[in-house]
Amino acid sequence: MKNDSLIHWHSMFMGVALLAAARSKDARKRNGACIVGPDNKISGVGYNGLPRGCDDHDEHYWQDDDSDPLNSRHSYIVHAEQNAILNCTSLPLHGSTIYATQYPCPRCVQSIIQVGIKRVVYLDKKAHQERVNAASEKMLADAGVEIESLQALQPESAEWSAELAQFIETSTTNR
Ligand SMILES: Nc1ccn([C@H]2C[C@H](O)[C@@H](COP(=O)(O)O)O2)c(=O)n1
Ligand SMILES: [Zn+2]
Repeated sequence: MKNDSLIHWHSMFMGVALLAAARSKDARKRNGACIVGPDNKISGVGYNGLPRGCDDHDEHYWQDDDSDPLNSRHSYIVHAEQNAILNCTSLPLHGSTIYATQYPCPRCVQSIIQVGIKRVVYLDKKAHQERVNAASEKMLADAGVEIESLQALQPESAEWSAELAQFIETSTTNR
């Protein structure tokens, strides 16, 4: 007998992004991203973290002094979207979609555009980063890359993803 109670593709891919995020060591925010080809095949997954070889236990990397690049976490962390692109196992990425747990920053948007990704689906958008988000939005629009919230695209998937995020958050201690 056939089982019709399955999740939507959007739920699956945002779910993969959320699972990847659970590997992040950033105590402030764990983000994940999943790149999918037009044939619904996953090409790459990533989460925010330090570059290979940089010790996660070195507190120097996690400092919050944005007035000094040497002492700012922002100089060191590779974003989830960037890692997903760098981790891709199948190329090219032209025409792909990236599922991201957070609205992509301008730096990631540059990479998204340059590798030919044509669509971004995101889960959360930080309202207080209005100007940064606007910069991302301008580049995406000019480059013809579609961006949409999972909530607008598929409300059931957004609800399911929020529940999954909550479940992951409460159940991720060295499992
Ligand atoms: N689209 C994004 C935005 C941020 N991140 C990472 C960078 C940090 O590790 C963390 C929190 O970011 P912040 O609010 O300090 O800029 O999330 C990412 O991976 N993707
Ligand atoms: Zn970014």
